Amino acid sequence: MGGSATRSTGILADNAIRGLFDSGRLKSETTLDDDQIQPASLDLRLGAKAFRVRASFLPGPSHLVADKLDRLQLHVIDLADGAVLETGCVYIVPLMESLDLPAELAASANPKSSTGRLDIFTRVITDRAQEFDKIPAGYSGPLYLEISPRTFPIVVRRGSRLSQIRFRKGNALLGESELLALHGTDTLVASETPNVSGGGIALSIDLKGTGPDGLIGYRGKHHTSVVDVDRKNQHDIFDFWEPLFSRGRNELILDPDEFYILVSREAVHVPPLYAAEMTPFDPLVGEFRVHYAGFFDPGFGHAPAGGSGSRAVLEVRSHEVPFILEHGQIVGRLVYEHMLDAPEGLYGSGLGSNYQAQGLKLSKHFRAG
Ligand SMILES: Nc1ccn([C@H]2C[C@H](O)[C@@H](COP(=O)(O)OP(=O)(O)OP(=O)(O)O)O2)c(=O)n1
Repeated sequence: MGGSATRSTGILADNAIRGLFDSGRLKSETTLDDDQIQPASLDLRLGAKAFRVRASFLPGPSHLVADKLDRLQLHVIDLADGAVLETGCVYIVPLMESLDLPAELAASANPKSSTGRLDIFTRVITDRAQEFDKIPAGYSGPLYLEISPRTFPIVVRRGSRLSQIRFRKGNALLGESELLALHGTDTLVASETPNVSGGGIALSIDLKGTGPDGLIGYRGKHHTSVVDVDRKNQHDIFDFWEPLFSRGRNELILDPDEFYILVSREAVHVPPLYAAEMTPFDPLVGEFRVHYAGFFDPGFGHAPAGGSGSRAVLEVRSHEVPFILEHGQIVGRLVYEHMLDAPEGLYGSGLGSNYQAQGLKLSKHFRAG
């Protein structure tokens, strides 16, 4: 697996994230959960209170989030014993972790894959932020999570982990020629004609499906019961999701503003010295989009880590008009970055990973039957 990477730019691996705690650059109200540090990211935990606010906001260059909360909060919810967050409402939750980053380290946040699969919209906000989910180099201060459940009401509590953060030194994105070379040696996506463009490698949609009727995906139901984000295999799939079948048509009409879980046609591979992120195909194609960008861990889909054939799960929404998606249509791109160092753990190898070697897979909260 290529030994140590030691580079001057790249994404911090698990060991270096541990080092940030040891040196006080990363702090937390309580000791870390055992599995909180992932190969290339840290899961962030909800603190004890949620503020229901009238609307989402960014503090802007001269304000703290706390000042805005004083003005915008409608109600404070105690999360100590768990509380329901309702669909269509916006909540701000101070996180347990806070930062005191050195000048050369920046960070970015993303919903965890399980959060995106539940259609829970989340973004990290920092003091003086002008952008969501981006933490500038050298940031020192608290972290907050904006949460807005879109399809299902959810139960969360202090310690629930909905979002994750990656730390980055400099710029270590792979350019298109580097991507093609890496694809040549390590097969990043299982495609005979890889489409490398827009700084990434394209992912297309599978609408042929599996099984006799061709199961292609699921559409979220409305007016369901609540999903407890901390409980696995808890809910019957069919209480929350309507299965969708291709029945030989190889296409799907997206209803406006409905939420779909679909799957990539290509298997995806993230070699151990790289980390990837999915970005929407083209933000200017407003009709439909992969709704949640997502971090892909080093080792995802890696054969020695038990990942052969892992597909990417795609959370898709159509806006404004009904839209016909066709089998093989490009819906997203994977961009790859170098790791600064080789991670100690890889996705799938003994880390309790939930989605290694997955096909079409709902979040870990659901069970069949
Ligand atoms: N749209 C996406 C985003 C991610 N993934 C895959 C690649 C990731 O390496 C893996 C796990 O992602 P997270 O760590 O975000 O997910 P969880 O923390 O929810 O899952 P786990 O408990 O398995 O770490 O899921 C995916 O298939 N489709």
